[in-house]
Amino acid sequence: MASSSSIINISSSIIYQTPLQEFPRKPTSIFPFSSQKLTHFSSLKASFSRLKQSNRCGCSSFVASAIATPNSSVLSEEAFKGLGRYEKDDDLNVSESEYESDEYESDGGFVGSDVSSDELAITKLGLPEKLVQTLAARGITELFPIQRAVLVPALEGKDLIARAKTGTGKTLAFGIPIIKRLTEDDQERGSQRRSRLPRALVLAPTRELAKQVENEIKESAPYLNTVCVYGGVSYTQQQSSLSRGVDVVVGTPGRIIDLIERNTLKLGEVEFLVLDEADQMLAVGFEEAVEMILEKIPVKRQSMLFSATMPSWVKQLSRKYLNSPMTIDLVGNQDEKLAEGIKLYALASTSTSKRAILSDLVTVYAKGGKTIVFTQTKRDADEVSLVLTNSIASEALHGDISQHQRERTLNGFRQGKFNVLVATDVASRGLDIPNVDLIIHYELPNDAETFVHRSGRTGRAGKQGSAILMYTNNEKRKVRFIERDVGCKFELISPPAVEEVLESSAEQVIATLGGVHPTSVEFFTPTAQKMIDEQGTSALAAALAQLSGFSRPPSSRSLISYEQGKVTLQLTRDPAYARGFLSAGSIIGFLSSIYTTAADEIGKIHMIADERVQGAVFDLPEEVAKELLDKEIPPGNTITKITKLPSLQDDGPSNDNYGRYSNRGGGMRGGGSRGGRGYGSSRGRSGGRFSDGDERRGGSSWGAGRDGARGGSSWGAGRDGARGGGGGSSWSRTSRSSGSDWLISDRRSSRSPSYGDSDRSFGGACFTCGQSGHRASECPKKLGF
Ligand SMILES: Nc1ncnc2c1ncn2[C@@H]1O[C@H](COP(=O)(O)OP(=O)(O)OP(=O)(O)O)[C@@H](O)[C@H]1O
Repeated sequence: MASSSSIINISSSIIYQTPLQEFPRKPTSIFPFSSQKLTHFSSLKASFSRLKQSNRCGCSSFVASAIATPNSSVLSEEAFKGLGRYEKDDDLNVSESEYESDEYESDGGFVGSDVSSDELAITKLGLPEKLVQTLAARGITELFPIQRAVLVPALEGKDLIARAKTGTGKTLAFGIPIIKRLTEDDQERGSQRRSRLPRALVLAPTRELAKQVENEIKESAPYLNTVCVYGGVSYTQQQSSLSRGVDVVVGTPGRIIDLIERNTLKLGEVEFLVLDEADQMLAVGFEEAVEMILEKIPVKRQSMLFSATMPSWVKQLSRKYLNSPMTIDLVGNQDEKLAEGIKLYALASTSTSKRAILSDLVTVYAKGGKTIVFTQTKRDADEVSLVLTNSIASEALHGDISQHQRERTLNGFRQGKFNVLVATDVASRGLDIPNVDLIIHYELPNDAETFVHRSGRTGRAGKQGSAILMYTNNEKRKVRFIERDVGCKFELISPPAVEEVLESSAEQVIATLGGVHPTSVEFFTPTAQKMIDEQGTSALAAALAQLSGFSRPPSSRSLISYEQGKVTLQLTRDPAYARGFLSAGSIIGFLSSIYTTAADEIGKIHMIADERVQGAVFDLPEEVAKELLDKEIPPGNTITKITKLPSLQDDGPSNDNYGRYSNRGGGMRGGGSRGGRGYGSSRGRSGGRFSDGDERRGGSSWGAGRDGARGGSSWGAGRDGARGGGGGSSWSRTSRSSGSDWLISDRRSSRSPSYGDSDRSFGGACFTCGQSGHRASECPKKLGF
C-alpha cells in the first residue's frame, strides 16, 4: 500500500501529489472523494488537510497536479510534454497510488456550468474585504480554474510549479494569495511595519510582462505599494519609488540585479517569490541573473514558478531553489494547448504576396477589431507596419524601439488609437491586451510553444478570437508540426476575395454609423432625403463606398499571386466532349489556339484537384483576360473568371516561381524539372487538414504530363464553394459555337509563334502524350516510336 501519490478531485479539477523526484509517468489512481462538491474556501482548506494526511509515502515533498481534462490523469512530467521543447529527465521515476478514480469532470480550462458557483465566488473565500471589492469593481467575482487550483496550496504556504493555458488568469492565481497575505499581515501589524522593504518579488522575462503584472496587482490592491522595475529607462524614478517603501516589486532580472548592486533594492524581507514565464527567462538569457537573485533572497520564503514547459534549467532551478514544490497543471495531456475560443486558420501565400494580402485579412477577419501581426525580425515588423499604414493605422513593437515608445505604443493599442500592432515575439508572451480579435502569424513562429503564446494574445479570459498562420510552400512541414505539437487543426483559407473585402469594409462603416450623434443625423437628414429622392439607394451606396475607402473600384487581383492588375481564370472541359486538360502544357496549347496573347501572358497554372473537373486555374493581365473571355471557344470548354480558388493539385499558391510561359529563357519549364522541384514537397491532404504521411507526392502543377485527376487532394476544404466548378464568376465565357475541332486548334496552337522561337526550347507538355519537353508534332507516339 505504499503510496507516493494521491489525488484530490475538487469538483471538476484534480490535484495530484507525489514527490518531485518521483514524477509519475502513469499515475493510476485518484483520491476517493472525487464526487465531493466543496462549497467554499474553508471546505477547500479542510479537504486539502485531508489530502495531506492521506499521503502515505512519508515523504515531505509533494508534487500536486491539477488537470481539467477527463480521462487524463497522467500529470507532472507527462503534462509538460507536447510543447516542442520538453526534455525528458530520466531520473524521474514512475510511482503508483492505490487510490482509484470514480469519475471526474472537465471544465476545459474555464468554469463549466457544473461547477458550483459557491466554490468560485470570490465573496465566499474569506479574502480581505477591500480585495474583494476592488476585484468586484474590475468585474472579477469568480475564480478562474488556475486561481482556484492555486489558492489553497498557496495559502498553505506551499512552493508551487504551475501551468495553465494562455489568458486564463495566471497573474491573479499568484496575485490573490499574495495580496491576501500582505493585506492581512498589514492589518495585523498596523503601523508597526514601517521599513517597507519589499515582501513580494515577481520576476518576469520582459518589460511589458512586468508592467502588466504590476498593473494587475495595482488594480486589484491599490492600497499596496507595487513598484515595477525594468531596463531601458532611467533609474531615478524607480529608485525613488523604492526608497518610499514598497510591498511588491515586479521586474525583469537584469534591472533587479542593477538595483541590488546600486544598493537601492534590498531583498532581505522577501517572503514571496514568483517566477513568471520561467522557461522564457531561459529563452531570453536571464538564467544567470535569475539565479543570482534567488541567491540573494531569504531562504525562508514561499516560491511560485509559472512555466509553460519544463526545460532542464527550470527543473534544476526548482530542485535547487524551491522547497518540495507542488505542481499544478491545468494543461496536462490535453492535446489542445490553446485556450478554447480561438479559431485557427492557415493561409498559403508567397513571400511577395503576403504583404498585399495582409490588410485584406485584417479587414475581413478582424472586422474593425484589434489585430496583432507577428513577424520574426524587427526589420519586418517595421516594414510591414509601414506598408499597412497606407490602408490601416498600425504601429510596430520590437526590441529596438525605446522603452518609452514601446509603452506609448502599447497604451495606444490598448486604448484603440490604432488597431493593428505589428510585433516581434517580444510581445507574444504574457501580454494581456483586452479584446484582441485577430492574431496573424505573418511569419511562422520558431516553435509550437511560441505559436501558442502568440495565438494566446487573443481569446483571453474566455473570449473568442481568431489566429491566421501565413505560410509558404517550404513551410508546409512546419505547419504540420505545429498542428501535431499544439494538438490543433487549421482551417485552410484563401486570401479574401475583393467582394469579401468590400463587404467587410461596408460592415465596419455601418457599425460606426451607430455612433453618430442623433443631432448630427438630424442636421444631415434633409440633404440625405434630397439625395435619396434624386438617386435612390445609389446615394447611400456612394456614401458607403466613400466611407469604406473605395471611392474608386478596387483593381482586380489574382487569387493565386494576389498581384494587382491580374485576374484568375478557370478553364475546364466537359469530359464528354474530348480528353480533358491533363497538364499545364495542354492548357497553354488550348489558349494559343484561341488567343495567342493569352498563352504568352499566362502566369501560374494550377491544375484543379477535383477529378470530376478537368481543368486549371491561371492568371492573366486584366485586359488580356477580358479579350480572352470575348473569344469564341470550342464547345465543351468553359473559361470563367473566378472569385474563389477551387481545390488545386499542388496545394495552391506556394512560392514565388512564376511559371510564365513567355518571356523566359529556354528550358524554364522543360521536363517539368523546375516546377517539379518547386512544388516537390507538396503532398496529399485529407479533409482540408494536414495529414501525416504522403510526403511522396511531388511534382508541380507545372509538372508536365501529370494526370489532371491525380492527387484528388481536398486542400480546398473550408473554402466556400471552392471545389470543382470554382466560385461565382463576375464575368465568364462559355463556348457556344461548334467552331473548329479543339484538338486541331490545340495542335495548331503548339506551333504558334509563342512556342516557335528557335532560341527557346520547348518547355510545355506534349498535347498528344502529355509528356514534357516536346511538342505534339514531335511526339514519339505520334511518330510511331
Ligand atoms: N477570475 C477572473 N475573472 C475575470 N477576469 C479575470 C479573472 N482572472 C483574470 N482575469 C482577467 O483575465 C485576463 C487574463 O489574465 P492573465 O493575463 O493573468 O492571464 P495569463 O494566464 O497570465 O495569460 P498568459 O499566459 O498569456 O500570460 C486579464 O485581463 C485578467 O484581468
